[in-house]
Amino acid sequence: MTDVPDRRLLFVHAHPDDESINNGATMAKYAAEGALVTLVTCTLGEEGEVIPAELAHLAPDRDDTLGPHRVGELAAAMRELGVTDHRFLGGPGRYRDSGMKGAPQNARPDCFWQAPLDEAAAHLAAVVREVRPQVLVTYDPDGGYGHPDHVQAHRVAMRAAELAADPDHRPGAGEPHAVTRTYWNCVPRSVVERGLAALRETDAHAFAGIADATDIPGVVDDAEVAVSVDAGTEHAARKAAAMRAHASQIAVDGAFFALSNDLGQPLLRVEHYRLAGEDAPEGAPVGDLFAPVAS
Ligand SMILES: CC(=O)N[C@H]1[C@@H](O[C@@H]2[C@H](O)[C@H](O)[C@@H](O)[C@H](O)[C@H]2O)O[C@H](CO)[C@@H](O)[C@@H]1O
Ligand SMILES: [Zn+2]
Repeated sequence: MTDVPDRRLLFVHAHPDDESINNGATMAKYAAEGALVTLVTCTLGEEGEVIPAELAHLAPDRDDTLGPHRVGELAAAMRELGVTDHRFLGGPGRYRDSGMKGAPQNARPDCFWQAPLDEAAAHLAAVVREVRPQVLVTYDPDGGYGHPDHVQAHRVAMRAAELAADPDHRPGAGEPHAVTRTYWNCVPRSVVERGLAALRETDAHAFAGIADATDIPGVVDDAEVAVSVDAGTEHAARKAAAMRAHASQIAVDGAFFALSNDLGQPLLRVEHYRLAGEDAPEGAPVGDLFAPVAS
């Protein structure tokens, strides 16, 4: 029986690249400290826009091979972060990328947005009962920016935590397990505004434009932040390298990055979390996802 690390975290994301953008430095930090970091990605990102011209043939309306390509990008990103436990919800390709909100792909019967909630959540509950994490991290109810796969990932993660803890859910299929703490990704408004101001002051950036604060997912009032993980320079560098590994989706330029919309935004070294479904904490943010939070 191999030793199971005392500290275990489960990150649930919609597409390959979300984990590095939202939690790359956090994942690298805890992995380096010997915690078990498990990532579950719900789709292969088959419907993404492709940035590099030389990869344009992968697009869903061309070869439709972006999904398998992004599996490789994600594996490279995990190597950069030192994360060894990574899974796709229900197995690779079980749920297809649903496309942006309002896209015709939202109606595909095989897409994640159309997945029956308890079916998808049961796949994830099995991972929760196996890994038995104290900490679960996912998106807020809006998925950060309303993307159907992000909204669905939130719903599936929250439902899976319920099912995993319920002794009446699939008795005999793993001991029930209650996650100790669930967090939602967020970004404090002051951090976004400082980062965008820094980008506006830099003439030398590589992007066509600069994002607006309303383009950044999960922006909250500073007081809503319960935990701010400053993983340090080394792990921030690993985050940037992991984001570069997602080259079909992300362009990185120093302390900034852009998605295929080519709108620059800050590449955050400190990553922020709010308590799921709870009011703002009383005190200042703590620095550790396992630490007590005065709520
Ligand atoms: C970060 C993230 O969630 N990316 C998703 C998103 O990608 C956006 C989409 O391609 C949009 O059309 C672009 O304008 C935008 O720049 C992209 O970030 O949606 C994709 C399709 O569902 C998804 O594959 C990608 O991972
Ligand atoms: Zn995404």
